[in-house]
Amino acid sequence: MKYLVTGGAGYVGSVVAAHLLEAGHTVTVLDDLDTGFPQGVPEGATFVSGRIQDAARVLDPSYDGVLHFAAHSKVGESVEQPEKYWRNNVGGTLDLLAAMRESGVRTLVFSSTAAVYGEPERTPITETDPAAPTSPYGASKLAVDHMIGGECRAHGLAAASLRYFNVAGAYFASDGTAYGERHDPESHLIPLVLQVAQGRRTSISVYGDDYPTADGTCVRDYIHVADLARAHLLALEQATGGEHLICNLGNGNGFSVREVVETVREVTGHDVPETVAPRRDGDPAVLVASAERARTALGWQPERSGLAEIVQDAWRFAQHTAAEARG
Ligand SMILES: O=c1ccn([C@@H]2O[C@H](COP(=O)(O)OP(=O)(O)O[C@H]3O[C@H](CO)[C@@H](O)[C@H](O)[C@H]3O)[C@@H](O)[C@H]2O)c(=O)[nH]1
Repeated sequence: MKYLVTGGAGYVGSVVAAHLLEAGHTVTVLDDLDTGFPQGVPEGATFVSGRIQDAARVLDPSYDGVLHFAAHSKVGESVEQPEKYWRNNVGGTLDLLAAMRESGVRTLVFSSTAAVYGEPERTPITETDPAAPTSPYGASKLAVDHMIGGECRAHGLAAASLRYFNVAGAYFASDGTAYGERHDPESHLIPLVLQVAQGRRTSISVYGDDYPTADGTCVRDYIHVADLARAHLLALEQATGGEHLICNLGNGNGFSVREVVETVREVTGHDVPETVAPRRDGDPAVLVASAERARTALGWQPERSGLAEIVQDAWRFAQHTAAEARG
């Protein structure tokens, strides 16, 4: 099969593109390499430099589907520059849907997010729980989920919106390429804690220890990027014309910030000093997915659901990139 992967040079997009290639598919990556830290286009993919709006010049009836990752994804930035999020994430996807309609490409898997739920009323979160995003980023992703639903009903699109919880870990492809998480500047918990273990930072700031959780720190559902990637291939297989599958992707297990820091100490054997800092605006206390629908609708089972396994792979990647930087 032949697929277009928008944002296929980013963290999640590149891992999914690598999985598609390993499964024998033909892949075109469309990416503007504007994320600050592109991960690289997997070997074997055709690369087209461009924005989502350029999908119209790439798509033709030879494509079997689109996997859509290209988006702005910084919660804080979206609060300061909401128009950027509406224009790119929502406007860009509107153009992509039009390009798909015009070229007769009728299957789509979209990268949605747990951020659509906002501050959840209960956990684990199911797909039928109220969606009340607390940032323009989450709102833009929810708007796209709605747009896709309309496209399925009106024009018979076969689609899945996969709502990711906290994606983490790294993927080491059979050709030896390492794919992992790095942003510049880095703001995600696991890469930051690993930088402390590497001696690149002096300590990790724990954003709040007075949340109503067992140890007072925020609880998140960390999902291994390779498990997440496999769910995309299953979603492509399950996609049915006229139907829009909305599916959470998490393990259904929550780990606190302190548990993450402790796991990094255990996995790396390094000291990780921590300091308590004020709460970060907009952080819900607990975000844990119900993984039930992913199991039943996709037949998905995580293979690396333990926090230690996720941190081990992220650590291997951090050491790999440090070695690369040293040359
Ligand atoms: O230096 C740090 C960085 C993070 N945290 C905490 O660690 C947890 C995880 O934070 P982070 O890695 O930034 O992820 P989230 O803010 O949970 O957001 C991720 O997961 C969301 C879905 O759950 C997605 O929508 C977002 O795009 C994605 O960044 C949160 O409780 C943070 O408060 C710290 O205590 N110190």
